[in-house]
Amino acid sequence: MTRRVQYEELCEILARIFESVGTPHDIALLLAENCASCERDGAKSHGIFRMKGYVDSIRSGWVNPAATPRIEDVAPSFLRVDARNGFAQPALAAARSLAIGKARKTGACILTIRQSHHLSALWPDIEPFAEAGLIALSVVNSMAVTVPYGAKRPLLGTNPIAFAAPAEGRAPFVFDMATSAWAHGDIQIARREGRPLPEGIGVDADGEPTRDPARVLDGGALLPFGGHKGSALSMMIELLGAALTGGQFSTEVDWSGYPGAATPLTGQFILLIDPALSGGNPFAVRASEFMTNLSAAGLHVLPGERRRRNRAENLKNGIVLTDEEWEQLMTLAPIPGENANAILER
Ligand SMILES: NC(=O)C1=CN([C@@H]2O[C@H](COP(=O)(O)OP(=O)(O)OC[C@H]3O[C@@H](n4cnc5c(N)ncnc54)[C@H](OP(=O)(O)O)[C@@H]3O)[C@@H](O)[C@H]2O)C=CC1
Ligand SMILES: O=C([O-])C1=[NH+]CCC1
Repeated sequence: MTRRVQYEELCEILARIFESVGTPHDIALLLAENCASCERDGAKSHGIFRMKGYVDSIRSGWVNPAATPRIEDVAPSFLRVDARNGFAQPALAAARSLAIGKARKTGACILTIRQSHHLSALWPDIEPFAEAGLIALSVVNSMAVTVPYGAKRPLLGTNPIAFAAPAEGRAPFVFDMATSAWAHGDIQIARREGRPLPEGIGVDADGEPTRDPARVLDGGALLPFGGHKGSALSMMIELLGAALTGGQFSTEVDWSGYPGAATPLTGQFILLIDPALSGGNPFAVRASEFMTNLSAAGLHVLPGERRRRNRAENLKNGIVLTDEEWEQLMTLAPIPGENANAILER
C-alpha cells in the first residue's frame, strides 16, 4: 500500500525529526527541505531513507547539528568556510550571498567548505545558483568505499560531481552524478529490496565481482564508473574536496567510535562563474541553443529533466510513500502516528 504526502507536510515532519535530536529550528528546516526535495524529485538514494542516518549521526555525537559555520573571506574570488563539524548545507547557506556577490564582482568565486558533513545530493546546492544566472560546479568527497581502477582496496569516496548552468527561456541544465558506478545509497536500497546489482558495480571482500548488494556493503567495495576515467575524476574530487578545502580524504573518515554514524565528515568545493563576462552571444542563449540541438539529435531526456518531471508531478499530486517508508519515518518522528496522520489529512 502507498500514501501521498504533500511536499510541505513532508518538510514539516522531517524538520520535527531533526529538531527532536537537537537541531536548531532554522537548520532543521533547511535540512528537511533538502531531504524532502530529494524525495520529491525522485532522487530516492538521498531521500527520506537517509533520515535514520542523519538521526543516528546526530545522536552518536559524530556531527554537531547546531554548529555555527565560520566564513573566511580570503581573496576577491576565494571564500573559505569552516563548518566546524556541522552539516555542509547550513555552511553553504551562510556563505551563499557573499559568494554570489564575489562571483558577480570578479567574474568567479571559489567556495571551499571543510569540516562538513554531506549526506545528500549535490543538485540542491547548485541549482539555485543557475536559477540566479550563474554557472556552478560542485564536488564533495565521501567515505572510502570505491576501489580506484587497477587498485586492490577502496580509497575513494562515491564522490559526486554536479554542474548547473542557466539557459535562456528554459530550466537550467543540471547534472549530478556519483563517480562510483552506483551511489552507495542505491546499493543500500537494492539490499533492502532484495534486488541483485547489474554486473560491474561492485566487488566482495576478496575483490571478486559480485552482484549481491550485501557483499558489496559488508566488506566489499564499489567500482568507479567508466573504469580509469571515472576513477581519475574521483581522484580529482578527493583533491578538490579534501586537499584544497582543508577537509579529510575519504580514507580519513573514522566514525568507528560513533555507532550508527552515516554522514561523511569531509569537504566540498564549489566554483561559481558569472557568464555575463563570456564572449560572443550571451551564455544562456548559447546554452539554450545547445540544448535544442541535443533534442534535435534525438535526445529525449536531458540530464535533470527526469527530476523536474517528478517534481512537477509530486508537487501537484503529493509524494508517494510506501507503508514501509512511512512506518520507518514514524519510528523517527517525535509526533505520535495520529498527529502525523492529521498532518496528512490537512
Ligand atoms: N553526498 C555524497 O557524498 C554523495 C551524493 N551522491 C548523490 O547521489 C545522487 C545520485 O547519483 P547517481 O546515482 O550517480 O545519479 P544517476 O545515475 O541517477 O544520474 C546521474 C545524472 O544523469 C542524469 N540521467 C540519468 N539517466 C539519464 C538518461 N537516461 N538520460 C539523460 N540523463 C540521465 C540524471 O538526471 P536526473 O537527475 O534528471 O535523473 C543525473 O543528472 C546524486 O544526486 C549525487 O549527488 C552520490 C554519491 C555521494
Ligand atoms: O550515496 C552515496 O554514495 C553517498 N551519499 C552520501 C554519502 C555517500
